[in-house]
Amino acid sequence: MSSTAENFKAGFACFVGRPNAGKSTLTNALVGKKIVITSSKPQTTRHAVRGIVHRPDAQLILVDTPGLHKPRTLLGERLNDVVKTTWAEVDVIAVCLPASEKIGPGDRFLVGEAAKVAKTPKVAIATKADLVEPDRMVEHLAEIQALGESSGIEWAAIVPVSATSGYQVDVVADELVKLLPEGFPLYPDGDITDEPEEVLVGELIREAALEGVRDELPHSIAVTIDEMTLREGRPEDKPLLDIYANIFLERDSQKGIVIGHKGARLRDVGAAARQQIEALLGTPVYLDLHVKIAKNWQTDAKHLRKLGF
Ligand SMILES: Nc1nc2c(ncn2[C@@H]2O[C@H](COP(=O)(O)OP(=O)(O)OP(=O)(O)O)[C@@H](O)[C@H]2O)c(=O)[nH]1
Repeated sequence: MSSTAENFKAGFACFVGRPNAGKSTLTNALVGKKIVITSSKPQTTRHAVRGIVHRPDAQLILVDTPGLHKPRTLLGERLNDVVKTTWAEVDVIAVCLPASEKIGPGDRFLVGEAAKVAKTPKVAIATKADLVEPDRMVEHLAEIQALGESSGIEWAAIVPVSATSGYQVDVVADELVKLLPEGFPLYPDGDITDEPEEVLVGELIREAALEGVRDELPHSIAVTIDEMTLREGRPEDKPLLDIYANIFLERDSQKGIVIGHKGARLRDVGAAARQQIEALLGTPVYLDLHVKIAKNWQTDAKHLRKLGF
């Protein structure tokens, strides 16, 4: 690539918004590959996974943060710390406000917090445009404008988007790129995320383990990877990746939910996770899952460290 710092832009953007606002889905739509775990339940994004959008004129590095929320546990506090540290470091903050929902106290709190990071430009994104009629969108955009004014934020842009239909995803990229500093690419071409593969694999396993039992186990699952190695002695064209992982639960009573009758559910979890991991890494996988109990891991600092928070 013959780009110079004069005609190339490179920098960081982060999506913020209440839980379920569509941040992860939009990140995936921009990057074009499933790297961030999306779910219909709030607060499943634990890691600031970066997706990288490579364009001829720019490199846009997306930092996906967990939702800011009133902390009730030590984990909650850590999550909020991660969010605020991220905000101070990026070149543009993109606030996601779903058109399918009224702007509420949660959004006001969040926008108020974002306003405190005064120097960073802010873009408002009206997500889930496909779910609403045009007149509702017009009303929503006016509310976003008013929210900016009452919080002391001058939006650099307000963009309606649908990450699921693809509507205006490119416009979101354009508006974010405009606000990046000039500079050389920060990552090699082709990198989609710099998150260690172990973290992504752990997230895929956690997602599979939560599938169908989210109501019973909303935030009580953590996954660690003990080992991830290519099996020795395999022919070069038939590699096999051995992955040894642990699913941590808070209480004994949760074991049955995850494991199921005679281990049937755990087998399904393993099969689903394996499929996702193979799609992500492009290598056949042998996945060994162990279910363990780490009592009250969400409130125990020692456990949190061990589990990587
Ligand atoms: N119809 C529609 N649904 C969407 C769109 N974007 C996201 N969703 C859905 O909204 C839900 C939440 O999306 P996520 O991308 O996980 O939201 P998030 O803001 O990352 O959520 P947290 O990780 O909990 O903070 C999922 O069920 C998505 O499929 C969209 O553009 N249109």
